[in-house]
Amino acid sequence: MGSKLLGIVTNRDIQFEDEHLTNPISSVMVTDLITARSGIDLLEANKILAKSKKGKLPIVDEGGNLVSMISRSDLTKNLHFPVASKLPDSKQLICAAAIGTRPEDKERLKLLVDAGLDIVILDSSQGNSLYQIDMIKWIKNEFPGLDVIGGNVVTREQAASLIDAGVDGLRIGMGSGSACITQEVMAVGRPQASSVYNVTEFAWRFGVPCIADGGVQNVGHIVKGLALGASTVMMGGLLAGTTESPGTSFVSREGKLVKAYRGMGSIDAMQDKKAGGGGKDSQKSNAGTARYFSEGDSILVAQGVSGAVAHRGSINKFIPYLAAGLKHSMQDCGMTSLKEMHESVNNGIMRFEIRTASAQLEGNVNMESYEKKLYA
Ligand SMILES: NC(=O)C1=CN([C@@H]2O[C@H](COP(=O)(O)OP(=O)(O)OC[C@H]3O[C@@H](n4cnc5c(N)ncnc54)[C@H](O)[C@@H]3O)[C@@H](O)[C@H]2O)C=CC1
Ligand SMILES: O=c1[nH]c(=O)c2[nH+]cn([C@@H]3O[C@H](COP(=O)(O)O)[C@@H](O)[C@H]3O)c2[nH]1
Repeated sequence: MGSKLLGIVTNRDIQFEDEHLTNPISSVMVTDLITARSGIDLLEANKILAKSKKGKLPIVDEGGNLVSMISRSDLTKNLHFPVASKLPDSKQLICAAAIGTRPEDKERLKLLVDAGLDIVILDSSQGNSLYQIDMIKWIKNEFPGLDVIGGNVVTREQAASLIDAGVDGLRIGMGSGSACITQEVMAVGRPQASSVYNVTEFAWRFGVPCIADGGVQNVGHIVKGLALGASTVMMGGLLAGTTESPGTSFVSREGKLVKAYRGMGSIDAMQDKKAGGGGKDSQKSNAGTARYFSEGDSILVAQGVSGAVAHRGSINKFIPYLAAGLKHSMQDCGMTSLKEMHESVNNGIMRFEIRTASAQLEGNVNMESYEKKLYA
């Protein structure tokens, strides 16, 4: 990059060459190149690339030096994944990573930023801690361009501390996840709808968007999370059952196809040998255990369970199903956009009604037997 462009060697040019090729590179290099001048806009460059039927379009400056390259595979990805989250300038996929608030997490973050990180999530069950506040301030000072999502929070007071420290977004949910026993064991947390409504109502005043995290089991929960003020939802258990998630599928004792899923505070996660880097004493070297401050303890206190979730098939069908379901629901609600839905809730056009236990029964399927097929 930055020097004279002489030619291109791609996989296709060396596919049938001897592995121990000794000829000069010029013998396989393609020199008859279609290029575009720097300054060209992306739309125009994409048109040239599509017409050229080549795999790459090198962009050169007036001196013939290579300044960037546009690839056909990017064009096809754009075609197949038009709503992928990309940065407006570079058009690269947005990349986020989660870290904790331990001193060693600062080292991890430096390496992540070097690798091109766009957003960091400070992952904690209780975000309003001195550790997280210090961490937010440190990150904002060290990497001012990096977006920081703080949390988790469930009250406006917790949110206020993190907004004051400088977060760009918040994650909402304490003990509401599918593998959570935090509310039961720690006696902390809050019903998720109340958390999302109260925190987002406050955070919006400062322009801070929020993620509703935990408890999303179906399309309806996504709609409710968004209607209550969240900008997006986070899904653990629901996506853990897809083909693309880590781990293998197996048949449960009940004869159903399932995939393993566990809370990060489950005993399984804390004792995981792999998470412990395969070390002799997996518990001591396991990040999960260390985070729970229990590496020296003889008793581990679980905040989550481990088990299995239903297999959902490929994410390539499941996510479009969730998105289509959400659109249908928005249509039924008479909302054309998320912005309109948030405004409608704020000015009382869209309202909520408590469903009694009998109303919920009424809304369920009432048949002797049935098959619940969710999408086709
Ligand atoms: N959303 C939820 O309701 C829950 C989520 N989880 C998940 O479990 C995982 C672990 O969560 P947490 O246990 O809350 O992790 P955490 O890292 O925030 O806290 C673990 C322990 O380490 C301590 N700690 C943190 N930074 C420290 C520092 N710099 N110096 C000394 N001590 C420090 C904390 O005070 C706490 O005792 C996360 O992935 C979280 O999302 C766990 C429980 C509930
Ligand atoms: O009380 C808890 N004990 C745990 O061990 C645990 N592990 C994860 N989480 C939180 O659950 C969220 C995912 O929830 P879902 O599976 O319902 O999508 C996640 O995004 C977390 O916020 C936990 N909460």
